Amino acid sequence: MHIIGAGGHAKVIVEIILESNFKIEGIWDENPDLIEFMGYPVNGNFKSFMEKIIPNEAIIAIGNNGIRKKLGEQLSNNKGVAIHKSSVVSSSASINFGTVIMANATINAHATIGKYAIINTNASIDHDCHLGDYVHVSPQAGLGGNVTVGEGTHIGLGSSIIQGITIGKWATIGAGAVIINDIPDYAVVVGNPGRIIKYNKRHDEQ
Ligand SMILES: CC(=O)SCCNC(=O)CCNC(=O)[C@H](O)C(C)(C)COP(=O)(O)OP(=O)(O)OC[C@H]1O[C@@H](n2cnc3c(N)ncnc32)[C@H](O)[C@@H]1OP(=O)(O)O
Repeated sequence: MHIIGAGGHAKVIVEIILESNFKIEGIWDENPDLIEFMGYPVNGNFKSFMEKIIPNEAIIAIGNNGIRKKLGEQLSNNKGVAIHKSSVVSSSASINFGTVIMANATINAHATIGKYAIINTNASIDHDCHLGDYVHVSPQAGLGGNVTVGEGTHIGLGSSIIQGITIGKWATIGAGAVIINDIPDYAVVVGNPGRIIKYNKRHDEQ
């Protein structure tokens, strides 16, 4: 497996890959001064990765949803996923390529997770949820059944989304928020009950 990005998020992903008995084939990062990461040589930047490798097994280990989208769109043949062995993923759930499922996360029946998503430590995605591409569900966040989350949205640490809610694309749900109403695209929402405090810029970079 190739790892794109060598920061804190990548440390967790490298450990998931190793614990799953996959081999780390290469580490790639934009910082030219970074020559080693977790005992592995850093091979070069994303451009050199694309030039040298036929990228079919890679994880974009970058937390920023917009950057994951930008890079992910260039990896058309990528089939890499990283799923921690302690996570519980229903056999009727579907996980698209590029996605990372971290320790103790649970994904229940008939949920669907888009590509290059992050389901972080202890997150809980209940039955029939549909999460778009490039979504990040942070540690300890909980989604009730039938929740829909649009492309690129970030669900913050420890937030709770009640069943049946629809959250739009490129929205941000603040840490600890409790979402009891549908949330429009780009909205930044905090508190209990969640209230919109502003909107993200209407492009993919956040
Ligand atoms: C493994 C990992 O580390 S995964 C990391 C996951 N990270 C997260 O989940 C963090 C999620 N981010 C947040 O909660 C952020 O605070 C955001 C995105 C909601 C807002 O951040 P910013 O845009 O920088 O807003 P800012 O800090 O200026 O706060 C704006 C107002 O909202 C309030 N606010 C910000 N975040 C929250 C929150 N989570 N809950 C309640 N109120 C909040 C602030 O107190 C402030 O209120 P004021 O105007 O009355 O002073």
